[in-house]
Amino acid sequence: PAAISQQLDELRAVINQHNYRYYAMDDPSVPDAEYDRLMRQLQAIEADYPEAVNPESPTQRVGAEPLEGFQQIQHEVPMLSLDNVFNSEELLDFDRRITERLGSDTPFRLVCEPKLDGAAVSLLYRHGKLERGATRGDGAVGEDITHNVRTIKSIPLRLMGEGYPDVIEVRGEIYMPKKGFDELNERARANDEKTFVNPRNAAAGSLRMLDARITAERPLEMCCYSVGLVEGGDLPAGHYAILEQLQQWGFRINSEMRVVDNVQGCLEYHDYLLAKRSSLPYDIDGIVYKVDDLELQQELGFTAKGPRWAIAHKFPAEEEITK
Ligand SMILES: Cc1ccc2cc(C(N)=O)cc(O)c2n1
Repeated sequence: PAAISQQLDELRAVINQHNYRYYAMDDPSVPDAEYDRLMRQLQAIEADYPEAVNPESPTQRVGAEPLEGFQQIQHEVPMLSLDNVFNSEELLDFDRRITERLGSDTPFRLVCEPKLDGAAVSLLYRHGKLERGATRGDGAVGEDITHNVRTIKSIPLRLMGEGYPDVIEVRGEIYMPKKGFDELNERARANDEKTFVNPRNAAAGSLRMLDARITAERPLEMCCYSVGLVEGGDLPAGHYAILEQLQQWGFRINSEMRVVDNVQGCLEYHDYLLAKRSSLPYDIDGIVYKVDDLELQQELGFTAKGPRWAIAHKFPAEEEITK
């Protein structure tokens, strides 16, 4: 009935907006109890009208049957890894190589972000709907994990707002916050099940479940960090502006991300983030610096080891605090 589908559309839009505020903006618009009431209301109406359920409904996050196996996915735009530096001297070399290439009369801003210690993911959206999720794999071929990424609430099933390209591939890191990791291991110990060594293994392992109902129980989150394939639309001309645009479309970006004017700013950011590392709610294994201007990125291009316009500044491994 038209009245019911109208009511369902409105209810879904309200719930999607609450999800956006909670997961992308980290700024809830309603108390949890109100959110839960709305979800129960939606589930009740959909139960009465199963023919009115659509895959983008916020109730459709957990698949039914486990898969037999994983399909392979070819990354049209390869997912590259980053070259590493381990100290300030090597970071200054990275900066010098760029300056030499661009010319010392071409200043360039850099985007600094924590390097989350999780598992990389590629999300493909077509006409605003999540079409498929894939692991990085070897950068060229990954595994289809759509059924599992759909269970992660910080991954939108449907883009918010408008003006997004017909096809956009959003890349990011799926991670397990320290608190969720500790609780998962407590439950595992209590049930005599295997525990995970660290949050990165826990995140990667949770994504490789054939049964999405298990993944749905895991405290996974996602921060996006770049865009791959784009068709039928265009994006801002700066990396940071693209990430802010992705936030408007429903994605979470890392709150510690900063733009600095030069490599001196990177060194200051490094000291700031290293001092803050142990108090962050998630594991990081360093910092990623990227040249902000996309035209300069194009001009700099790639080497076999990765983009010339990006580098990972690795932190020393955090001593494993045995519990
Ligand atoms: C291009 C690229 C590749 C891997 C990345 C990985 C991370 C990360 N682990 O947070 C962040 C980035 O901005 C990345 N950027």
